[in-house]
Amino acid sequence: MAPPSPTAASPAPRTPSGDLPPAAAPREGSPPVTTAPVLRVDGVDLVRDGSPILSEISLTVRSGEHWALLGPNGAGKSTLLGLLGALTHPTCGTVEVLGHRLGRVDLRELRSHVGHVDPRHPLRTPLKVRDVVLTGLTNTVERVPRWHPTPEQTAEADRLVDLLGLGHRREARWPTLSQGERGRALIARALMPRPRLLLLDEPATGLDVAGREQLVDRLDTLHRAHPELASVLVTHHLEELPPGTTHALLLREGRCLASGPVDEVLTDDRIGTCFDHPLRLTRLDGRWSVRTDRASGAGLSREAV
Ligand SMILES: Nc1ncnc2c1ncn2[C@@H]1O[C@H](COP(=O)(O)OP(=O)(O)OP(=O)(O)O)[C@@H](O)[C@H]1O
Repeated sequence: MAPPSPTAASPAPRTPSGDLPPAAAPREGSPPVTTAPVLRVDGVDLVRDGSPILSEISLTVRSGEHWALLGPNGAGKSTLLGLLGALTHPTCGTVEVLGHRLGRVDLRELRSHVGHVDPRHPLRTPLKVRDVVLTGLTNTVERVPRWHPTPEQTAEADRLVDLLGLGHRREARWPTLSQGERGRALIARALMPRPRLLLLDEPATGLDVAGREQLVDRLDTLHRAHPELASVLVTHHLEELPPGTTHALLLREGRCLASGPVDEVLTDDRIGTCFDHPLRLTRLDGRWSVRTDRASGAGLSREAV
């Protein structure tokens, strides 16, 4: 299958290093519409330095679904997200992203159609929020010299800035943003090319409770404003899941413990097994919280019980 070909409505900008093609500057035609699932992972293993990192992973994500990818430290969540974002190939098994099989397409090209939010965004210059968001069109960290957005693109950046609750910080510069504001700016940036898939790698890391709640609220607003968008959110913390989360996959030691509709997967037993600790979940107003199940002494140290 041919890789998706983004539509560039302005001269192709180059990255400062000149080695990356621009993401679809103005995605006028949007990514190619296919009837295939947004993501399809089938029997994937991934081996690094002779060690299995992922084993026998299968997953299908469809338009409008919002997946939580949960598991303890080292479970393989970020590695799996890298496969879903076309950052890396599986050792065996198949991964289809937006209907295109990894190994048969140009990964860089495919990546430009996936909104990937990495909280470790390596921006070094004091760009304004709006300009940070516009770099989502060129798929670059910095503004591309001599590339200028159209008025429509600037208006779209402003719409996304508003959608993520940053309208009052539009002119603020990156170094002055709080961590939560940066995170939301990066989500707006990832949405600029109008991706069908949004990948979020621990977006609430380091946020205080207000920042986390603002993020969750904005993700929920986003789900409603873009009902066709599919997302996969990696976290260790169930409190960070937006109420609109539809599905979950539990990873432990590189293997899938459970996967499917969120209410079937997020159970005391399954979460307890995943994190190897007796846990009790509660759900209130669509949000999850979790604490030690003290009725079950299993797995607790004497002091903890
Ligand atoms: N290039 C590599 N070579 C060898 N081992 C690797 C490599 N990359 C990752 N790993 C190992 O694979 C395992 C899974 O890593 P990964 O970062 O995907 O886990 P994670 O679930 O995202 O963890 P965390 O929650 O701590 O971020 C870890 O044990 C990690 O050390």
